[in-house]
Amino acid sequence: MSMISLPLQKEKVLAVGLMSGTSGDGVDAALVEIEHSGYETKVALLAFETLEYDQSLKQRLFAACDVKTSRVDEICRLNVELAEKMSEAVILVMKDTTYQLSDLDFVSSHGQTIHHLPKEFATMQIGELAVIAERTQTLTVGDFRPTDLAVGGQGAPLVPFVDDLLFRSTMKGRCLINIGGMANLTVLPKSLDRSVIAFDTGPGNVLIDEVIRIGSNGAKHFDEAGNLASKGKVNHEWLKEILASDHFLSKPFPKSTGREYYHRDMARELWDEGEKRGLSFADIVATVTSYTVETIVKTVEEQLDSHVELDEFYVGGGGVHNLFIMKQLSNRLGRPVKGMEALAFSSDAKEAIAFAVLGNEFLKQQTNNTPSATGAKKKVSMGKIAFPSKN
Ligand SMILES: Nc1ncnc2c1ncn2[C@@H]1O[C@H](COP(=O)(O)OP(=O)(O)OP(=O)(O)O)[C@@H](O)[C@H]1O
Ligand SMILES: CC(=O)N[C@H]1[C@@H]2OC[C@@H](O2)[C@@H](O)[C@@H]1O[C@H](C)C(=O)O
Repeated sequence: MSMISLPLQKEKVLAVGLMSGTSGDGVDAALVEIEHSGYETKVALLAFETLEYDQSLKQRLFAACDVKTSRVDEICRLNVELAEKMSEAVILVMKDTTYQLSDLDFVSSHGQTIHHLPKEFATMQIGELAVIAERTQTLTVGDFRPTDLAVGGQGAPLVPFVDDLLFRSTMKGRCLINIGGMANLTVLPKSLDRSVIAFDTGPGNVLIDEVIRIGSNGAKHFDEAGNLASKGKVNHEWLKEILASDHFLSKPFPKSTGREYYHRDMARELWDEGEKRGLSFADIVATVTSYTVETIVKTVEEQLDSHVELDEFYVGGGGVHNLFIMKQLSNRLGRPVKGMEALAFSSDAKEAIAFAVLGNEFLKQQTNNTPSATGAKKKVSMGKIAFPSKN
């Protein structure tokens, strides 16, 4: 076995970042070149691919996340099966490039969140690192969250660390919003003396996707471009009630959430209530989509506007493709709302790139959590490592 010296001494590295998010739709793989570290970091995206999970894997995954249906043997199996998928995603993203697996310095994987209990300082991401290292014959890092939880943090969100390195501006107060399964935001104040603020705002696409599945009898899994929501009419009275009953919304930050709170049963209850009120499929989708929008807007207005100047908003994650969300956010916030592309960055690849950057910091033995975002008592270097056999 050839020895890998740590900390990683190379100034410029080639890496694959893997993200498998809470929407449970598949694995995103970003092939990147990263130069330097810390505030000097420069990242170039060379290729990006998503490897979709098939329907049966998605169903097994959702079952494993739900306390009512989860089984330890399935979690054990999925830990390896998902790692095989993650390894395939690495091979896929390299495929049409001029690079070989042997050119890679490392793979950095978020893992698939199975359960997240920040109050109990516990979280579980699966996708066995040893399997990825072996299949790709590449040094593999991952499982970042437990280190932050071990020092009293929520173990989430982690991407704000990278947002701060790459997108801070001294001219404008920026708010970066990620709308994936859940939605979270990062506030980058223009004054460098002020800390980054970041936390989860609530549901992203998770409830919308589930309502679409129910309404289409499983034929559709998301509202393409927000088309159905755009055809519907928001029921404002019901929306007000939904928002009033959401206790996560009024919780002070730092805070994080997941499928444990915004789960399938909640979507089912929303669907049943919508039907009881005589609403059409489109009206239910419009109202549930506005729930996501309003949780973000209320959070900005009630928890942020009074103490930090926010001039512009940038959206990343799958929600950027939902035009209903983008239009409503822009109308309601009254400030420019753009996709990450406006910052010359890929909205879709953002999180996968971020995990490559977190891996780079870890391998250079730098700290890579954001205590002001996670609530951790101190800065730590998050990550774990698996070596390939190289035979
Ligand atoms: N063309 C589209 N139109 C509308 N919505 C879309 C489109 N493409 C993706 N989405 C939405 O984005 C979701 C996936 O987003 P993303 O990949 O950012 O989530 P994730 O990374 O799994 O979640 P998280 O960031 O919470 O971990 C899909 O489930 C879907 O709801
Ligand atoms: C425990 C977990 O997987 N949390 C995710 C989830 O998806 C969005 C939001 O909730 C965020 O807190 C986090 O992911 C991103 C990548 C983060 O840590 O920044």
